[in-house]
Formats: sequence, C-alpha cells, structure tokens
Amino acid sequence: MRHFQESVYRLIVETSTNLPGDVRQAIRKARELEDKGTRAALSLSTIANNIEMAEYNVSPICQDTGMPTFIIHVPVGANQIVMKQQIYEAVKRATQDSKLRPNSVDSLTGANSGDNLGPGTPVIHFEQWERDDIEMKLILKGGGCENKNIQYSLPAELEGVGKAGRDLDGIRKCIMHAVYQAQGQGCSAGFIGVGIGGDRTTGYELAKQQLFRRVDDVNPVKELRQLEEYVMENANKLGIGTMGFGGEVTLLGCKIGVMNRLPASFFVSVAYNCWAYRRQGVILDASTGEIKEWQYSAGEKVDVTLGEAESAAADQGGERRQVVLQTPITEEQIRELRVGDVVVINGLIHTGRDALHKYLMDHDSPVDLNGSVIYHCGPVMQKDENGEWHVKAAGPTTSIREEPYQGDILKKFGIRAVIGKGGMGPKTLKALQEHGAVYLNAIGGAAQYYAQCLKKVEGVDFMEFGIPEAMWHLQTEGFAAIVTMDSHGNSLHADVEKDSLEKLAQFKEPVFK
Ligand SMILES: O=C(O)C[C@H](O)C(=O)O
Ligand code: SF4
Repeated sequence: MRHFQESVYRLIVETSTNLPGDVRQAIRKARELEDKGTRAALSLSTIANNIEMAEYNVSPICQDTGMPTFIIHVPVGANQIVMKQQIYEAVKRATQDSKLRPNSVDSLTGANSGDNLGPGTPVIHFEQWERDDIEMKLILKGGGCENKNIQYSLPAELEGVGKAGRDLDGIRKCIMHAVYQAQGQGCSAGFIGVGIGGDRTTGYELAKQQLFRRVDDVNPVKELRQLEEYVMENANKLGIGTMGFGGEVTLLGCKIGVMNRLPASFFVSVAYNCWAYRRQGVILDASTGEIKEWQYSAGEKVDVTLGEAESAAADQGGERRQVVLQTPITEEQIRELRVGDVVVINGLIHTGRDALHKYLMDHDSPVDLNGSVIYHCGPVMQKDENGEWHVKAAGPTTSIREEPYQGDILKKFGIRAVIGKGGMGPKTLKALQEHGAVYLNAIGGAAQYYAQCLKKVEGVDFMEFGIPEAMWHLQTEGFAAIVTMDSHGNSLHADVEKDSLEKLAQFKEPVFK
C-alpha cells in the first residue's frame, strides 16, 4: 500500500478541481435549454467558464470544498486503521496546498482546526466486499446546499401541494416541495438524492448514496424510474432557474432510492447538491494502493462552454444595463440602481460572513466601512514564501444567514452594497430602502471566476476566526454581480419565490394513484 496516500491525495485534487463528465453533460444540456440572453443564461455561462478555469488552474471549483466524505469498499483483511491514518495525511496535505479550504470548525468555540481534521471530519465509511481491489469514492458537498436538505415525515401538510400521504403520490409531493424550498440558495440548478424509508439517520444516508449514482443511469425499480422522470420533467416548471434568477432549468438530476421503514415512521429524505457536484471515485490495487481506474468519466472532455459563438449569444441580447462603480460608493450612485442591472465593482472591498456579522453588532469595525462593499465570502487563501496572501478561490456564500444582522450593520457602518448569493429577506430589504444600499447577487460556486477579479490582498483582520470567517480586505477589478434587491423596495428573490409557490400549486392533484 505504498501508493495509497498519494492516490487519496490525487482523488481529492481531482474531485475538488475537475467536474466529472456526467455532471458536465448535465450542465451543458442546461445551457442548451436556457433562453439566450437571460440572467440565467448569463449565470450558466459564468459557471461554464468557472468549470474550465478550475480544471486549468487545478484549483477548487467552489471555495466551499465541503465535508470530505469517503465511501470505501475493501477486501477482507485490508488494514482500515492504516488507511484511515493515510486519508488524514492526504486531507491535511490537500488543505496545505489550497485544494481544500480549512472547513473543520469546533462547534462550541468556533475555532477552525486549520487542516480539515477534527471530531467527525472527514467522514470515512468502510465496508467489506468480495472483490480483491479497493473502491474509494469521495464527495465534497458544500455547506450551502447541505443546509437545503430536507426530511419529511409522512403524512404531512405541505405548502403549495397540500396533503402528502403515505404513498407514492405523497412522496412525489415531498420531492416537488423540496426543490421549491431550496429556491436558488443551494446554488441551483442542482441535483437531488432522495431516500424513501429508513429512520431519520439511514434515510438521509440513503439520500446521499443516491448522489453517487451516475447522472445518466436508469433506475431499475419501475415506480422509482417513473417518479424520477416525472420530477425531472416537472421540477423545471417551477421557474426558479439558475441561482434563483428565474428560468427554464432548476434541476439537473433526481435519483431516488428506497429501503424498509418502521410501521410508525415514513420518512422522505432529500439531499440537495449544488451544480458544483463534486464526486469522484477510483479503483485501487489492494497491494500497492495504486489507481487502476477512475469512475465517473474523469478527464472525459465534455465542453461546457458550448463554443465561442454560442457562448457569446448566451451572454448577449438581454436588456441589462451595466454600471461600473468605484469604491467608496455614494448614496446617489446606489439610488440610481434597479433590480436587473449588472454592477461592476472596482476598488477595495471587504469579506465578512457569519462570525464577523455577529461581532459587528456590538463592536466597532477595524476599518472604515463608509461607502464600502461587504462580500459574503469565505475564500481559500494561500500564503507565499514572502508572507503575502493570495486568493485561490472566492465565490459568494449564502446571504440569508446574515438576515438577523445585515440591516443593522448596513446602517451602523454606512455600507452601500452587499455581495452574496441567494438573496436576503424583508428586514434587509427595508434597510436597503431606508439607508440607500443594494444587494448584489454573485454566481454561487464561481470561485475561480471571482478569484481572478480579486487582484491584491491589502490586509486581514480577525484571523482568529479562521481563514473562511476572517475579514479580508481585497482590491478588486471588474467584479460583476447583478442587482437583485435595490433601494426602492424591489426584490427579485421575493418575486421568484412568490411565483414559484404559485407554480408549485399546479402539482397538487394526484398523479400516481
Ligand atoms: O461556505 C461557503 O463558502 C459557501 C457555502 O457552501 C454556501 O453555499 O453558502
Ligand atoms: S457556494 Fe454554492 S456551489 Fe459552492 S458549495 Fe455552496 S452551494 Fe455548492
């Protein structure tokens, strides 16, 4: 097993930086279906560029490299203790090399372990099988889409679709509702794994196992195949679209598994995975640990960029107004902006997410934030030999988590723009209107695309919060994002949510009897 550790490292790097062929194919199909010139088409075009950049740079597709979860099948007699130790070493090395973001946080103190190791992380499941070789699968599922997982206990009364009973049609309603409730916050268009039955734990496990199926496989169970086909056809009618911007494509894949349950329980568990669907697998020689085979069509060249001419067509033709702003920004400049405008930011901006927002509620800011831009982002950073920091991956994080704080913080410090993804709620919308600020939606997961706009690290505060939660002061050039909440009380997110709830109600009548 001389090569085992190196093979684990290679699997981590490949998973984090290169989307497999079946996932690329699904994204390519989405691009072909989406109306040219819309916000959704523009976002998909950015996503496609980002996928190519990540492969080329060998850098994380998304800055949130998730909870590394390994599923390993071993022949009888394989030493699992040694393998575990070597997986830890490989995870540590991949973190040092900025292929993984340090993502393991003490739940009580908030301290980041810095190397992705700690109680419960990474997740490693071993199982024996009768073959002579080793199969090792890895999924890197980020926190934003993990937050959109949902578990239903049937019977239930569900918003939009009404009563869901303990039968196939009740399950259908749960799945449609699951896609609706995720909106764009889990970086749609996404993939879902569904587990029917089990208990609360095994139901979710079954749902996550479905995410290891190939996007293009066919379910051998007839009822489930029909249900998968139904969901794929109808979920896209919800009109949520890429990043929740509205559009034709909301779901890229749906895989459903079933297991027995207790008489009293009937769970339907749904695991939501963002478009940055990073999972890969290898078959290893059990004596040397060398990689014999890649699963999920690694390196299979599926061009997600659609070629230059078509890409240009996707980007053009909308009625988007583009406004270039240099920080610090004035209230007058903000009041000019409307939902739908594209804003290009140049100048100094500051990252801030959960820990910082909580802190700023009752403390001062270490830097002047008047006229400034706060970016909801937890980047992957690397320090060079001269001690200088570089941004390796830096897409937005889900903004709604800052809803309790954002409005107050905007006003307290004179912030004029917030960049994030997924939108924010009524409290923030009101504050944007009263104070004169905007919410800018960046494309979730496009971490390479945005990293290239972040030219220089001017400084950092609160390193004690850990790299993702620290406040990074960054010089930007050409950072483009879309106004989705303006200072006149308009919110694209509120509109899409309302609209999609009405559309969800179309699916109330029974389909599977
Ligand atoms: O933690 C992050 O950087 C992003 C997270 O995965 C999210 O989707 O909000
Ligand atoms: S930011 Fe989006 S793409 Fe990245 S892990 Fe979170 S949900 Fe996935």
